[in-house]
Amino acid sequence: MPRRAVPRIVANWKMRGSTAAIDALVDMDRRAVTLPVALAICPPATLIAAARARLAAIAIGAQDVHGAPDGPFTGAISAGLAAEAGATFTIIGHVESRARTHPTPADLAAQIRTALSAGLDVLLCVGDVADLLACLPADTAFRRLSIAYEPPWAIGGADAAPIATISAMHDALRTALATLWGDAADDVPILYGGAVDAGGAAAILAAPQVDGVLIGRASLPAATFAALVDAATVSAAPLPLTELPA
Ligand SMILES: O=C(COP(=O)(O)O)[C@@H](O)CO
Repeated sequence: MPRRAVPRIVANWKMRGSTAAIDALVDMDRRAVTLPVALAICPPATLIAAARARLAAIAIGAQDVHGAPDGPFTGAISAGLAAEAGATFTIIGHVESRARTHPTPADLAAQIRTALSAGLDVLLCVGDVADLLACLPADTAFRRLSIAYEPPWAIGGADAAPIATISAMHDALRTALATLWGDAADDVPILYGGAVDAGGAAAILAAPQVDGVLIGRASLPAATFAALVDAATVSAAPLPLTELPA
């Protein structure tokens, strides 16, 4: 399948960040419209509204949402609450969230459906093909779904997975999606996440079948993120310059 025109760079801040960290992205937000990549951040839930208020071109996502639309779930946030705060998408199934909440595949499927129903796009994190197939239905090709291949052994580690491993796994995930959903699988972006940094982002994004990257540590502070975005966009085709927003 052809490479997507605009690779996605998604920053997962995890339990880090501040309003100051959002303010530090304002320059990047102004540049974002000229970049040949799509930028997004997933700050902690308490910062979603502030991010939405300060940033225009950078998309804002939640890090996780509950599988129920509402209810007695102290400490959790619903997809509707995340959307109301300004998120347009949510991560689901990140390995660090799974370690806290131990979702079953059925729980993850419920999270996906509830998020989509609330109007959020979904970025589903999986560690392998079996993980992917366990929580997607065969009868419904979800629109507004992206996948992130996140090998648990690479998250928080020194090195990203080897490019050959990333390519092979992205191929396998694409094939599994095509077996499930036919041609509709072509519309599902597949990102890579795990120890992506400025030194490795361009090579990962250049690999076949890689439609973007999901970044943890290297997404903060803003200067580190900017270095990564610059490195990632060096080999991408430049877009025509447009006037920067005031
Ligand atoms: O969890 C992720 C990896 O974190 P790193 O700090 O980049 O290893 C990442 O995929 C974002 O979710």
